[in-house]
Amino acid sequence: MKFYNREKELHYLKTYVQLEPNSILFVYGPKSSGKTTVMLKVIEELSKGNDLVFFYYDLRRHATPTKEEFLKIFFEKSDKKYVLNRFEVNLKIWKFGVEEKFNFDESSLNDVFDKIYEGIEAVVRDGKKPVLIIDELQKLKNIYFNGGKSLLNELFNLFVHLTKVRHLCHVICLTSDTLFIEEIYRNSTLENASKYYLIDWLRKGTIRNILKEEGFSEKEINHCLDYLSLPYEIADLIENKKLGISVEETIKQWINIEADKIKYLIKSNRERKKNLLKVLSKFKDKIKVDIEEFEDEIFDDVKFLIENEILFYDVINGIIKPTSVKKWFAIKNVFKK
Ligand SMILES: Nc1ncnc2c1ncn2[C@@H]1O[C@H](COP(=O)(O)OP(=O)(O)OP(=O)(O)O)[C@@H](O)[C@H]1O
Repeated sequence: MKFYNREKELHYLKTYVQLEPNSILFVYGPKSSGKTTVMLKVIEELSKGNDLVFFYYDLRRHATPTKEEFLKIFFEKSDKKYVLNRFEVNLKIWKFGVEEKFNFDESSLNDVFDKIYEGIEAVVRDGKKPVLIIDELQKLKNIYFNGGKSLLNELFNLFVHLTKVRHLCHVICLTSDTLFIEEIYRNSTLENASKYYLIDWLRKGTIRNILKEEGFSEKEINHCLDYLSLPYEIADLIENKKLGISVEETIKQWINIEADKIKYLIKSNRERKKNLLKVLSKFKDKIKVDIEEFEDEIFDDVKFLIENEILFYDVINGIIKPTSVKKWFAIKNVFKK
């Protein structure tokens, strides 16, 4: 698969993981903006050096993991403290090792965290730098250990200790759930212990260059620039072009599909209809709306549209916008007579 330019983001993340760990990094952004793809590219490019050991846990594939599943995802039975889990041409991903006799069923959260520590300390002893990455961390939200301890809350304590206190290991958490980022932002454990990095829509200049490279005409490019924002849209356009569907047709289809989805969501939530339309109407003439512009009585409806991936909340910058530019046109379409 082709990787489209994300130079600025790659540079930031590649530099970040090579600096001394001081805080937890939360990478967030609109749905499908390419957070995972960029992160995997970072791992791929830096795996070559053999100096960094990446523990990358992908929770995207799991619905909402149970405690048992979490343990299976994070650990592997081995006589080593850390083991190679995935090895592709340039991609090396590691897992924490636990001895054969380690009993997950009877283990407390402390036992489990000890194993994470042992793995990380073993990497450091080997003269390497561990980097712990969790993709869609919010999926661990409902896991509780003995004594009713919330795994996620305890993990945050562990992460603060690993980064800010002991500078042992980088911790990077990816999420497209911005309501979760909002909770984190207000979590006192993480105050002064976390950083945020936005992987946003592609910039217009980048889109122009990619389309040019892909052989699109100047007329096609100019048309696309008004509507494109996400990397996968480019792949879709290219494929459709090969299938004989023009750029204009594809974009028109996209907007119709998105508009139908929004209309359906409104229809199936009749009791919210008035408020949903009130929220969406703020986007009739502008693409970004300041959070302050939403009255308290419609804030639950704003949240509802965020949960349904129509809107994206950039909590750090205090703005709300559609999850993509095509979604913005779809919203405007809903109001067309
Ligand atoms: N730089 C890129 N070059 C080419 N394709 C990309 C790029 N970034 C993302 N994509 C494609 O876009 C789609 C979504 O990307 P990805 O899963 O990385 O996004 P995400 O932000 O992690 O998604 P989610 O919001 O679901 O967590 C994938 O099909 C991926 O292959």
